[in-house]
Amino acid sequence: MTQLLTARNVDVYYGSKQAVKKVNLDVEQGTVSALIGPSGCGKTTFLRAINRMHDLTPGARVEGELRLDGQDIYASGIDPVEVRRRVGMVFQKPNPFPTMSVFDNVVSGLKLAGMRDQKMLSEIAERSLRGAALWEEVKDRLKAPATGLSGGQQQRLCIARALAVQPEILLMDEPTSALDPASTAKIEDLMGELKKVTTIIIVTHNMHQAARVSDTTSFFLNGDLVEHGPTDQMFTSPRDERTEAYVTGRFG
Ligand SMILES: Nc1ncnc2c1ncn2[C@@H]1O[C@H](COP(=O)(O)OP(=O)(O)OP(=O)(O)O)[C@@H](O)[C@H]1O
Repeated sequence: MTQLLTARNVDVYYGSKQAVKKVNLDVEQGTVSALIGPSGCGKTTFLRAINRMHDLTPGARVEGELRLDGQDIYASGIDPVEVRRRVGMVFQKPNPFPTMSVFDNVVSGLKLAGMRDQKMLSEIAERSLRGAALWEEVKDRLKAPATGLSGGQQQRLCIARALAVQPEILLMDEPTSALDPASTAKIEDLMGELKKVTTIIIVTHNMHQAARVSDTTSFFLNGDLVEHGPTDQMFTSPRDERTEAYVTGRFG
């Protein structure tokens, strides 16, 4: 198995406050990794370090080493925009571009990169929408506004938009927390398919979701990565008593 992402001694600060402390983590290609832990423990902060989102937050600072496919993504000369193409992100609330059609949402990243070939755009849009399990529901309304879709459809549209630029990693920050159970189930089902084409790191508050969708789980507490391991082991026989307390629902 190839280590796609390696984090070595990653610290993240907001001003003088340290939100992530010396995190070491390896993520294998073609897997789903879940980041779990109580509110405020640094899951989202760590996730955002992986696509250089903190560059956009005044006062935020990342230290240590994050390598994607061997390349240090914080090295001088690395373009953060290119990092964000290689590392896609889906947020808690679906955020399609509200003035754009379904089709234009999916191909927005490709157009931004200068692709103009309509046939190619159409092919990639279809492939991405199929990849996000949305094609059958929207194939007759590609020109309709994205805002006309249901919340669950909008989130799958955001997944399609992320897939269109063929990211090496897809970061998902509580992607189902704003969705109803049926839409949540669709996205959970989708993850098994998505890992055939990309690698997923998901932040979730939902223990059952982590257990259902992920291959490995990382438990964060107060900015520390307390324990990391195969998901079944993390939920049945964790090594650290803090992990056990959290996964059995004793706190958080
Ligand atoms: N932009 C910011 N400026 C200052 N502090 C921040 C900022 N964003 C997050 N923090 C702080 O950093 C710590 C980690 O926050 P983070 O959002 O990463 O936690 P989390 O584990 O993702 O929490 P949740 O599960 O509630 O989303 C918290 O103490 C939070 O208040």
